[in-house]
Amino acid sequence: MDPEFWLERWSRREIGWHLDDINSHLQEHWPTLGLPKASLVFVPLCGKTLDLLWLVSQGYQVVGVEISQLAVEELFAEHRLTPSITRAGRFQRYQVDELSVLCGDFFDLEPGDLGQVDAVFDRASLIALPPAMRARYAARMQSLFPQGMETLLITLSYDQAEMSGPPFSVHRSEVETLYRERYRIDPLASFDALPESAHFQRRGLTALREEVYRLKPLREAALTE
Ligand SMILES: C[S@@+](CC[C@H](N)C(=O)[O-])C[C@H]1O[C@@H](n2cnc3c(N)ncnc32)[C@H](O)[C@@H]1O
Repeated sequence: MDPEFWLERWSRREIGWHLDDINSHLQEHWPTLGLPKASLVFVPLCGKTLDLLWLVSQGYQVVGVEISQLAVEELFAEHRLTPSITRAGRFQRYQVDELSVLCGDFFDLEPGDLGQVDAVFDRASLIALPPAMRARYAARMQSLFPQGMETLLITLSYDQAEMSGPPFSVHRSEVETLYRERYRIDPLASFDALPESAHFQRRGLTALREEVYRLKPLREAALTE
């Protein structure tokens, strides 16, 4: 999935993943992280999700990264926000108050680009990437956060033989392969997402689950047990 693929999806308005509402799993499960107000939340591959604004409304600082300039500009324009735009290394930083979005490639991120992150909200990033890129994604996360980072992770799982991605299927076993060395993985919820996914039914899916996990860095998990 090279950047061109995503830029084209945005320019053709093929953005079926985008929700017109705040993600219900975020609203339900984010409070279980117990994150103090004013903490900095990183939202990788953020698109123009309303979740960014919800997190700001809950009192957090938020930093997203998104490769499509169109997406970033729409995010601010659709909420009548006028961001300051500055160059930040290989990224353009769009900022309004507590919300900033780095426009550029996630895989170019260096630890200093984000600030002092306290937690991650990852919805539909891992499933946007083919298998080899998912391993690179997890490795980049590790280089950004060597001690690990409290994360709310939302994925989809289905039989990959029934449909090609994206979205790709990411089963629990893969989440464990990618993260278990450094994280305690708590499955929080699993939903039958097929009934609301007519588009994927037409593409041949007979089962589809949306899974919500909390990833807790092992060091912190040990301290709280
Ligand atoms: C499936 S969408 C999910 C968007 C968002 N998380 C949401 O819940 O609506 C994946 C997004 O990642 C962006 N993207 C893909 N590859 C990227 C990369 N290497 N760096 C930054 N953004 C990327 C795409 O443009 C797209 O907006």
